This record gives sequence, C-alpha cells and structure tokens, in this order.
Amino acid sequence: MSSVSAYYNGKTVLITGATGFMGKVLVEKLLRSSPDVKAVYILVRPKAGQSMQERVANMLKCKVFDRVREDCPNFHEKIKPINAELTQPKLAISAEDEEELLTRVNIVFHCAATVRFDEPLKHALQLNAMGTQRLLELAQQMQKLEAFIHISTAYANCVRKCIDEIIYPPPAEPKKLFDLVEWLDESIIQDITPKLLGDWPNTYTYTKALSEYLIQQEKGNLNIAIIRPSIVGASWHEPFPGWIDSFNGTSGIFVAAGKGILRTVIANNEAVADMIPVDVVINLTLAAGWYTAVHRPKNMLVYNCTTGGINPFFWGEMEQYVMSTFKRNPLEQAFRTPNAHLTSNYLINQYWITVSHKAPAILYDLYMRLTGRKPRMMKIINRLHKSMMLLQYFSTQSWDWSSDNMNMLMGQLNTEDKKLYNFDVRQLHWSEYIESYCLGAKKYLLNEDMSGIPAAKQHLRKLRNIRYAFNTTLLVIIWRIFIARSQMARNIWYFVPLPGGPPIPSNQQLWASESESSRKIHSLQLQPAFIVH
Ligand SMILES: CCCCCCCCCCCCCCCC(=O)SCCNC(=O)CCNC(=O)[C@H](O)C(C)(C)COP(=O)(O)OP(=O)(O)OC[C@H]1O[C@@H](n2cnc3c(N)ncnc32)[C@H](O)[C@@H]1OP(=O)(O)O
Ligand SMILES: NC(=O)C1=CN([C@@H]2O[C@H](COP(=O)(O)OP(=O)(O)OC[C@H]3O[C@@H](n4cnc5c(N)ncnc54)[C@H](OP(=O)(O)O)[C@@H]3O)[C@@H](O)[C@H]2O)C=CC1
Repeated sequence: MSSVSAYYNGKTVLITGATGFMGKVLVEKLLRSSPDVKAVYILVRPKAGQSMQERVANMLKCKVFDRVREDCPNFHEKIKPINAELTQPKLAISAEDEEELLTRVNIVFHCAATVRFDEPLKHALQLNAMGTQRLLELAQQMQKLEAFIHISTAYANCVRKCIDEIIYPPPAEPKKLFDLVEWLDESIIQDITPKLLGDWPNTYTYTKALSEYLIQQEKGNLNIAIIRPSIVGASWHEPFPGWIDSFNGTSGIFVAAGKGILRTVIANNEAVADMIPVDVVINLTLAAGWYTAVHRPKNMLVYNCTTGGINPFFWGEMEQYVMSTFKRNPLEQAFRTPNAHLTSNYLINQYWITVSHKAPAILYDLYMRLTGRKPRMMKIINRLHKSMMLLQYFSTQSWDWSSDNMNMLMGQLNTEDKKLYNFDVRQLHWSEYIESYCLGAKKYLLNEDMSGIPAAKQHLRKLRNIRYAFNTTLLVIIWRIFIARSQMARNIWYFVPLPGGPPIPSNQQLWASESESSRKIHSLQLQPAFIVH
C-alpha cells in the first residue's frame, strides 16, 4: 500500500504557481496518484486580458492533463481556483476566500516565482521574497496546516562551489532591502542593482537566496521543507515522456539549435550539465510533503534535487545527443541544418556569432525585404544572444550539491512508493532522456506532428543544396578576386591537382610565369573547371 498517495487522500492542498510549468505537473500528479484528495486550491491571478476563471479553464484543457482526464474524468471538480496576486498585501485574497483557506488547508506547495534572470530587482523581490513572506504569514494562521513545501533553486547559493542541504547566510538582510526598494526610485534601484547583487549572477538567484533565509527566520512552528531543483527539464516518464511547455532553461536553447538558428554556444564541454526531469522534481516534492507532515523532522530539511553527484552528465555530451536527435528527427521549417557547437573560448564564439549567426541573418532579412516581407531574423538572433549571455554563467561552471536528504527520503519510501514517486536518478539514461526531451519539445512546445518528419528531412536536403550552391559561388567569387590580384595564388592554384584542371607546371613554366605575357596566358589556363562564364 502506498503511504504517500494514501496520505494525500482526504487532504486539502494549496498550490501557488499552478499555472506554471512545474505547477501543472504537480497538480496533475497529485490528482492522478491520490484521486481521493479532498480539494486542491490554486492561487491564480488574472493575466493578459483573461479572467482567473478563463485562465483556469484554458489550463485544464492542456495536454498535460490528458492522462488524469482519462483516469478521473471529473478531476476538475477538485480544483478550486482562488483569485490572488502574490505581490500585493495579503496576497490580494478576498476575506471570504481567506477564511476558507485558513480553516481547510492541510498542505501548502509554494511554486510561484518569477524565474526571469533579467527581472528588475524590485519586482523579483516583491514576488520571490515578499510574496513568500506573505504566504508564510497566511500559513501561520492556517488551523489545520501539516506541512509547507517551498520550491527554491539549486542555484540560490551559486556563489559557492559546494552546496550542502543547509540555509546559508543571505546576500543581504531581506527586511532592510524591502525598506530600501519601498522608497527608492525605480531608476536608482536599477542603477545600484549590480552593487547589491555582488557575486550573484542575476536577480532571480539573489531573491531565491533571500527567500530561503526568510523562511528559516520566520517559520515559527511551521513544518517546512525546501526543495532545490537544478535545471528542470522535460518529463522523464510522467505524464508523458518528454512533456514540456516552457522555453526556460535548456528548452529554448534546444529549439534554437534544432531550428539551425543557434550555431555556437559558450559552454564548457567538461562542466556538469545538472539537469533534472520535471516529474522527478514533482515526485520528490510530493514525497517530501508526506515526510514533513507525517514524520515532522525536528529541523527544517532542505532537499538538493540534482543529478550531478549521482549520475553526472556533461554539456559536451548534451551537444552530441541534441544534435544527433535533431538530425534524425528534424524540426519543421528549419532556418539552417542543425549544427551547434560548444566552445569555452570567447573569441572563437564571437567569430562564429559573426559568421554563422549574424551574416546569415542579415542575408535572410535582406531577402525578406527584397521579397516585400518583414525582416525578423536579426531580431530573433539578438534575443538569442541576450538569453545566451544570461545563461552562460550556468553552462561554464560546475557545482557540487550534496544529496543526503534526497537519499534519506528514498530510504523512507516503501517499495510501491519508490515506483509511484520515483526520483531515483541513477536509473536515468541520459541519451534516451535527451532524445525524448528533444522530441517532446517538437511535439509539445512547437506543436509539430511526428508525421511531418519526412517533409522536414526533405526541407533539410533543400537547405543543404542551397548551402552547397552558396558556398561554391562564394568560393568562385573569392577565387576570382584573389586570382586577379595575386601571383602567389595563381602559383598555388597551379599545384592543385584538380581532375581536368591545369597540368602541374615545370620549373621552366614557373619561371616563365614571371613575365607579363605568360601571366596573361596562365590566368587563362588557371580558370577552374567549374567556373561558368
Ligand atoms: C546544443 C545545445 C547545448 C546546450 C548548451 C548550453 C545551454 C545553457 C543553458 C543553461 C541553463 C541554465 C538554467 C539555470 C537554472 C535555472 O534556474 S532554470 C530557470 C531559470 N529561468 C530561466 O531559464 C529563464 C531565462 N529566461 C529569461 O530570463 C528571459 O526569458 C530572457 C532570456 C531574458 C528573454 O527575455 P525577452 O527577450 O524579454 O523574452 P521573453 O518575453 O522572456 O520571451 C519571448 C518569447 O520567447 C520565448 N523564449 C524565451 N526564452 C527563449 C529561448 N531561450 N529560446 C527560444 N524562445 C525563448 C518565450 O517563451 C516567449 O514566447 P511567447 O510567450 O512570446 O510566445
Ligand atoms: N524551471 C526551472 O528550471 C526551475 C524552476 N525552479 C523553481 O520552480 C518554481 C516553478 O518554476 P516554473 O514552473 O518553471 O516557473 P513558471 O514561470 O513556469 O511558473 C511560475 C508560476 O508563478 C506564478 N506567478 C508569477 N507571478 C505571480 C504573481 N505575482 N502572483 C501569483 N502567481 C504568480 C505564475 O503565474 P502566471 O501564470 O499568472 O504567470 C506561474 O504559475 C519556481 O519557484 C522556480 O524558482 C527552480 C529551479 C529550476
């Protein structure tokens, strides 16, 4: 008998960030593995002209719920949306809704956050740190609360190389910062942000570090656990292999490489690519919720949810697997044939950016203009460069995370739970996983049908022929310019034993080529066979 799924049956759960990538997988797994869960409250804000109800209705249509829809057709009845905005005082929850939450909720999963690396500090603080503090205040008043699970990131303490499952001192005193951003002008905050961040690479990891510390300071008597996933990738098995609906982390990079737009990436081939499938994170999160509520550990447990120390995988291997998958299963309407390479050399990267990113984009945009269409490739390339700049901090270094608590938790699960909530990443076969991830990106992120693969392959053949024709023409043009100006080039050409090319000259001929008259004769002889006049 599964203890974890039995625990959630009959319980009332509150989830923040349920409309996000990980939140949806959490809601799905919870409803599918514990069909008798009493209610799942989700905090949702209205967004982009859609009301909270419309957003939830759209969310439930999402493919990720297909499996639970089949198993429990009425699963949506368990979901209770609550209008909320985490950056507002009291989370902007109505008094009536608040009362309902305070009297019913048994477990809180806090997933909501801004994960943007370039988020202005004020907003990142308001959401990731102050939002967490407000949710904690609400949780303190919940009468039946058994556990509060906070999703952090393995990179919250990325200024350290070895990261244990403990809370480290924060980069700054959170409350002082809150005061500061409250009265300082937005533009001044922007100006002093680099100083405040110090060694932290972005506002995301900085505010996540602050929120971990805040939780430790203000947890009171609450039973809390913190989950720290590394780079969350597509699902390994559940609800479908390769399920993904976010361009964040590595997914956008895979797509850009598969489309042939991204050709060069700053990364260290030998650095650990610490990726973790989303279903593994969610299984660990649910198991940690159960353990925290039932076993009530004396100290707050932090779970580093990473793969590097257990089943390491490297950026160099990732490049190979991604490229090999997209060559065998191309994306539709690729810009060029997929051919991305990693380099840790800044100058080499700049060279390839110029030759393989910017030059083709300029030519393509010129072609679009000439054919009366809107140029767009340079815009895409600039956006890609911006995101690569922000990601390279993570692709050029390795970190060591201890995973004792993850191992301890695995040891606490019974045999059935070990299967139902599998987070044993030793079983992860990276080449298979990356293939399924890339195919998942094709299917679920880009909505491409697998039946379109023959046409996509045909398109790649067309691109290859265009490339051959373009390269040949370019060679001929360069050669003509060179030949016309350089005696040395003509002499070198003389030694190229091309079939049907000029005969290898004798020494006499070479000496003779010094004279003006023979130079003319040679330049006629030297025309490569393939130049069409
Ligand atoms: C061969 C391969 C080897 C791989 C070799 C190394 C890879 C090396 C990876 C390291 C990975 C570390 C990961 C750290 C570990 C965490 O903690 S992971 C979670 C952390 N968060 C993130 O990854 C978020 C990073 N993203 C951002 O900060 C912002 O999206 C960016 C990159 C600054 C771009 O901002 P922006 O230009 O304002 O664009 P934004 O509005 O965000 O997006 C516009 C559109 O482009 C899409 N998009 C966003 N990003 C991308 C993207 N990268 N590509 C394509 N589309 C994208 C969006 O979905 C959006 O679509 P719509 O909604 O408009 O339909
Ligand atoms: N993805 C990754 O690789 C990693 C993620 N994590 C952590 O996991 C958690 C989930 O990440 P992920 O699912 O990828 O992120 P997403 O960006 O996909 O989802 C973020 C969620 O937070 C909600 N949210 C954002 N702002 C507010 C707000 N002001 N009020 C209420 N809700 C809000 C979003 O709602 P809305 O739909 O309204 O925008 C969305 O549901 C985060 O805490 C993140 O730090 C940790 C490590 C890696």
